[in-house]
Order: sequence, then C-alpha cells, then structure tokens
Amino acid sequence: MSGSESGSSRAGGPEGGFIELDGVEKVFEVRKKTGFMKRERRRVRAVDSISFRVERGEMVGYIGPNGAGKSTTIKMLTGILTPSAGRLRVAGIDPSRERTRLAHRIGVVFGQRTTLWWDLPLLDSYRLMHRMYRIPDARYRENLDRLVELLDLGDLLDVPVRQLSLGQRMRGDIVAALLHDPEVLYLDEPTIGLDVISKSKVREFLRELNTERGTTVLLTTHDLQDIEQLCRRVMVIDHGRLMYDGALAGLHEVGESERTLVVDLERELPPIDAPAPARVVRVEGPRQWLAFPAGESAAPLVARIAAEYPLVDLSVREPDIEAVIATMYGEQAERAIS
Ligand SMILES: Nc1ncnc2c1ncn2[C@@H]1O[C@H](COP(=O)(O)OP(=O)(O)OP(=O)(O)O)[C@@H](O)[C@H]1O
Repeated sequence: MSGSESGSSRAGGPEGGFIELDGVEKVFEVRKKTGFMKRERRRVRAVDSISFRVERGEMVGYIGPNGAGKSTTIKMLTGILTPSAGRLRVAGIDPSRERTRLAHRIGVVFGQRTTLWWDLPLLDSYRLMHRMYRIPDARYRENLDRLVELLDLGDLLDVPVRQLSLGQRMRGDIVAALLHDPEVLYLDEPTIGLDVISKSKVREFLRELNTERGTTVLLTTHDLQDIEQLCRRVMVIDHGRLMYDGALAGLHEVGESERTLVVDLERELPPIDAPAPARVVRVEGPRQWLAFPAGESAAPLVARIAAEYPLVDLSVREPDIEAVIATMYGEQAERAIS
C-alpha cells in the first residue's frame, strides 16, 4: 500500500507505524453499591494489553460487541483518556501528553454525538472551527467548498443543526472533522441510524477520502456492511482483548464457520440423511438447508444428494460475516464459562 511507504518518513516512530499501540491497557475504578451504605471498589479492565500498528493510508475496521473496549481505545487515541499501562503513539505523538498538538492532525466523528453547535446554522459551526483550529483562510475555504460539494450540503449551510435530519447532521459532522485536513480520521459508528441512501453516501465519501487523499481511517461500527464495503483489514476486540487482526476474509476461518447448501427437492421429504458433519438445519416444504464446514468442498455432499434424492436445484451460500462473528463471540463466552 502506498500509504505505508510514506508512513516511515512522517509518522515519527522508527518502526514506521502511523498508529502504534504496545501492550496498552485501560483500567477503570468503579464504585458499586453492594448494600445499604455499602460500596465496593471494582476494577474494570476495559482494554487489556492491546498491541497493533496501523500504517499511514490504511482504512481499518475496529469491531466488537457492546462494552468490548472500542470507544475506550478511540478515546486513548485522541488523548481524552490516558492509558493505565503500555505505549501509544499517533504520528509519533503521545496523545495524552500532547493532546492539543495531536488535535491538529486527527479528526473524530462520534455517530451518537455531534461536535456541531446545535442552535447555530451549519456554516457558523464551521466558522468557529476555522478559528479554533487556526486554519489558514485559503485552506479553510478550499476544504469547505470541496467537502460541502462532496457531501452534498450546499443547500443546508444556513440551516440550524437542530433542524437537520440524522443523515444530514452526520455529513455535517464529517465535514467539521475534516476542515483542518487531518491525517487520520477516527469514526465511531458513523452510519448508526442512517437510512440506506445516507449510508451509501457516507461510505462512498470515506472510500474516496481514503484512496484519493490517503487519509488513515479507523472505523468502529456495528454495521458489518460498513466493514465489508470499506475495510480490507479488520480488528476484532472482545473483553478488552484483540481477538483477530487481519483480512476480512480470514474471519471466516477463525470462526470455524459453516457454509450452507440450499437444496430444492421435487417434493416435501423428511430431512436429508447427510454424512456428518453435514446436517440439515432447516426444512421448509421441498426446500432444505444443510450446514457443512466452510473449509470443505461441497462436491461430495452434492454428489451424494444428487444420487439419492429427487433434486431440482441447489445453491451454496457463503457464511455471512455476522454469523461468523457471532460464533466467535459465542466460543469466547463458552470458554470463559467453562
Ligand atoms: N468512564 C468509565 N468508567 C468506568 N467504566 C467504564 C468507563 N468507560 C467505559 N467503561 C467500561 O469499560 C468497558 C468498555 O467500554 P467501551 O465503551 O470502550 O466499549 P465499546 O466497545 O465502545 O462498547 P459499545 O459498542 O457499547 O459502545 C465496559 O465494560 C464499560 O462499562
């Protein structure tokens, strides 16, 4: 990737990673009420010894179930939170020590919260950011024009933020995060609650931003289509630990997932007697669904069914990523219990 080539020269770290985490931990002390006038201190390890590198220009998905530690990681990457242990650098900067210096190089979009001024027209929020970030006038105007056009906000600049739809507001927030030309953009649930058209607009824009301007993007989302459409690399976090870091396609193997053979028979019949580990998982009239290991060929199973049953049609369905991740989380939970 071209981004990684330039990363070593500008990131500031000799290892070359633009974002670097080494054994990063975050422990929260929480006080829990355990009875009348009784409170107990409890430690929550929200992020547990996480290490990874993101090269300049990468677009990486950071996913995991609720409470996994995603937001805590992002907050440490922006300097809002200080790690309890480990080493963290963004563009060679220690975020919690030099938060203001870093702020000029990063952009953040929290899908559930806006950074815009609720009562002000969109343009006034951008003017305030122009001052706050001390963006040179020419650069501000050029960025504003380009972003407003790309995100189709031209007619909305005079509208108070409170009157914008969720999708418009989200696009407005993305413009705000990018006015100062950050090298890295953190997005926390950027498509949450958006309709299909708004989602595709946001995704299209992010793809362009990453490919054309080389902006490094770290994307947290519950919508796995965001990941499927945007990220070649995905990191999965659960209980504060990094469970997977690699290509999206590789997740299928990690999850020991299954593919599904959908069989249409001539008529309704009892479940097909399939050789283990293949098995019928659903029957609906003449249609039956058989699950079999994703790593195995479907050919022997198809041949056997074709020889023994009145077959009309069949198709193979690839495991969908949601099911794979659900399996991964299920296995983790089982291991934790046993
Ligand atoms: N300020 C805090 N004080 C105490 N505990 C916290 C704090 N912030 C987060 N936690 C706890 O740390 C863990 C990780 O939370 P975090 O918000 O990072 O998860 P997440 O992966 O972003 O979840 P979600 O997808 O629900 O936003 C959770 O158990 C959460 O309750």
